Amino acid sequence: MAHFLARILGVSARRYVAGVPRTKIHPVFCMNCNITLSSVGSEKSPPIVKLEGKTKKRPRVLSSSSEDDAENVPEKKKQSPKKKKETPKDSPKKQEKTPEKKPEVKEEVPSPETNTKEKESPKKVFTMFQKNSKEGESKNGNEYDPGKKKYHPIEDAIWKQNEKVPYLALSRTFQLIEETSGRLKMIDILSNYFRSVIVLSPDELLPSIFLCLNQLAPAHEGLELGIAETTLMKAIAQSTGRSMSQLKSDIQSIGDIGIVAEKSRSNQRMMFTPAALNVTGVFQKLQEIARMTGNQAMAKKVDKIQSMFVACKHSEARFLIRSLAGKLRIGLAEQSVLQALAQACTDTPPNQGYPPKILSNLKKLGEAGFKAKVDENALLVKTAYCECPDYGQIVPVLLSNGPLALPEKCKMLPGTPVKPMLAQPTKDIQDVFQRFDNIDFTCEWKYDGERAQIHIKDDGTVSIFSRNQENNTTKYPDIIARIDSVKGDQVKSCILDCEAVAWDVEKQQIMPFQILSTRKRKDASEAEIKIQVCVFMFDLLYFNGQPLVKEPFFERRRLLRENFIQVEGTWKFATSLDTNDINDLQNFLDESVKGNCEGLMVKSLKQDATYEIAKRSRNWLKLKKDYLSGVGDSLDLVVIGGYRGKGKRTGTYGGFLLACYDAENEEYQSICKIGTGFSDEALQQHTEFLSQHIIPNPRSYYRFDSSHQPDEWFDAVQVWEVKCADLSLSPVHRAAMGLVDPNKGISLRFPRYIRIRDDKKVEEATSAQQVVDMYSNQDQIKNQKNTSRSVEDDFY
Ligand SMILES: Nc1ncnc2c1ncn2[C@@H]1O[C@H](COP(=O)(O)OP(=O)(O)OP(=O)(O)O)[C@@H](O)[C@H]1O
Ligand SMILES: [Mg+2]
Ligand SMILES: [Mg+2]
Repeated sequence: MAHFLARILGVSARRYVAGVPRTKIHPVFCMNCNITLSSVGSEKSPPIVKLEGKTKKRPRVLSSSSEDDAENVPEKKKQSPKKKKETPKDSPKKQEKTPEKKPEVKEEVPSPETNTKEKESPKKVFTMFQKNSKEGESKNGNEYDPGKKKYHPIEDAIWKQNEKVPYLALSRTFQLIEETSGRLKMIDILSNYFRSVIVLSPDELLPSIFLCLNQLAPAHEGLELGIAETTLMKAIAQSTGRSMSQLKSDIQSIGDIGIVAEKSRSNQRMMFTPAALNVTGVFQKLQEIARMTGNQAMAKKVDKIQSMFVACKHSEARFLIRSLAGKLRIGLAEQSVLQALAQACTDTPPNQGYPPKILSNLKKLGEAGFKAKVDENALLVKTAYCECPDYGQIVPVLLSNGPLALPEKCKMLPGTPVKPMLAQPTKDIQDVFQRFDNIDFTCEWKYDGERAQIHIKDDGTVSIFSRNQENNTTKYPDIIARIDSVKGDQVKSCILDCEAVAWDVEKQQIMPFQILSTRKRKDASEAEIKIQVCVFMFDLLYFNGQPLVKEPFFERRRLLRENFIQVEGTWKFATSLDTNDINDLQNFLDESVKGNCEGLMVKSLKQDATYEIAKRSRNWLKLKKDYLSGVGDSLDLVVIGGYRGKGKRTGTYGGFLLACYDAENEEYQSICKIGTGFSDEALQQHTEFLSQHIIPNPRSYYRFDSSHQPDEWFDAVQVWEVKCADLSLSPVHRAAMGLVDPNKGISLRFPRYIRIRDDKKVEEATSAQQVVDMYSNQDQIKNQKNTSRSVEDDFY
């Protein structure tokens, strides 16, 4: 039993049985973390390893995880024709992926307690690192040298109960994740780290999660890093004695400041050894750096960075510098972090004390049952995160009560933004009738402004959040000032879903989105405001202490209309029409266009009419005038490269390389070159902005064909909305490669620039899957399913 308990924890069984609650958990360094050992085995009976349900004998000497990768990489990944076609020549990720010398790790001699019951256990057991393991050898210069005893990367990353988590433990986790391509494996690695933290130092779970996401606080607090590369170079130069030009040329050739920082560190000999970094300490210092303002701020930032940098060991420098630069670049999506968290809480239920009480039912679950339990918990964690996107509220509940308590304790609450419901595109009125056959629906004008989620708390505080949970409260003092006069007497607290639209006071009409975007983005004073805004309310998500998201829209709309007052030109309900007559709908669409709207939003009223947080739902359809009988919608793409202009465009970029975002593989895939739709001012503006984001080499996570090599590569920092005539298969572009055709991607024909989408983060750009959906929904593709047309993109 004790042995089993120890295994659940990933603790050395022998040490535990010896009666000393030694808690040296090897956080991530369980190289075989993808292996489910059902028994540690003994001299006579070698350990049995279950791989994806299969059982096979495992040799005595275990080797590194790379050996297991082939078998454990999720099927989809292994066979996916979407396999990365090419990686840029000097891609740091690729360089790092050269197979590591496989360390030999000997299995611990098993405890006599091993019994048959335990063999059925679904739990994962992690082979402990032995002291003589060479696993910590780095390809980046920090070789572990047992003779010289420089330091021991593994020992340094181990910690005991209630000790601070060494930052090295987290860096090693990042390093392993970076070297892994399978999503499930990444989740396993991260979940193992979380398990160790849960058991040993639960207070550090929250900073660990934030560091994994490279966030310093929830989005609505607006605390961001993103220190300029030159500032980071200065800090590295000052702490290592290397010159700026040496660093510059290294960055040019390696393409990643993190690796350059790590290499530079390893050349440095220290007079004395600074105290080791720990997770909380690093997190707090990053927060302090982000909060520094004023004229001395830059120098103070460099000082603080240096003080951490000189204490870095092994791969710590790489990830610290990348965190500071604003991108961790290990390919870890937020959904994977949430999944890993749920898995860790299932594997190692929090708040069990130390040693944790073994949940006997966990033992009985079996492999499939365990997986189902993980999925159940993942749903709870992910749902809680949608309703309350604030780890500061979720993590304490997980730690003290577990995932089951989340629905009760992490509810939607005014003051914390909710992830908004999104709509599916349609390109023809027939689509609407097909979808809502025999279902009551309503049509609303689709306003072209900025989504505004307006929260009123019990104490009267009002906040306004954007579609990606950023706090826009100080952008709209005019909206805040109106609240008292437009809310009914009964309203105590609420969350309204609205669109804020620029309003022409003289002509009493809606103005285009471009006008709205000229408003100051932060700290606007009412006196300065030149562009008036009219708020169009379309939903009520929370009312007087009760979430309404499970109520049908019909009911939510009734409450909305009963409790708010309309004021012409400032505060209105979205114009709507409940109809099931095709002619009425067509007329209403025409009216919306005359009213300067983009088209209609069509929403189910009673059946399937809940508010689906964070979901692009089929219960909301968008019908945009510009895309009728075309591709249905515009795309929001990331600009990753620029081509210098010729002729009239000399001095600015004349064209750009755009990419969609593939969240599954966390990569940007080229989708088109674009050269039309830009005014001279827009080109000037883009050239100025993008020249601050030039990178010497493409990121390792950019997918493109060498024939599209731009004159300059850019960091993925900006999203542009783009229209096109249609989408076609392309032998050269990489968007959605493997999803429709094994060797072809999808590209846009006649792409045309519309505008910058400042309200979307690059990870919120149109996804590879959305590109596939748009491609497949085109009439010609629907009609000739088997005919694949290959067309090069149109450019110049
Ligand atoms: N009556 C309305 N009901 C719901 N949303 C509306 C309405 N009028 C305008 N909108 C806006 O329309 C948006 C949805 O359509 P749009 O194509 O503009 O989305 P988007 O922001 O480009 O995002 P995506 O293309 O990812 O869906 C909503 O997020 C909201 O801001
Ligand atoms: Mg919009
Ligand atoms: Mg859009």
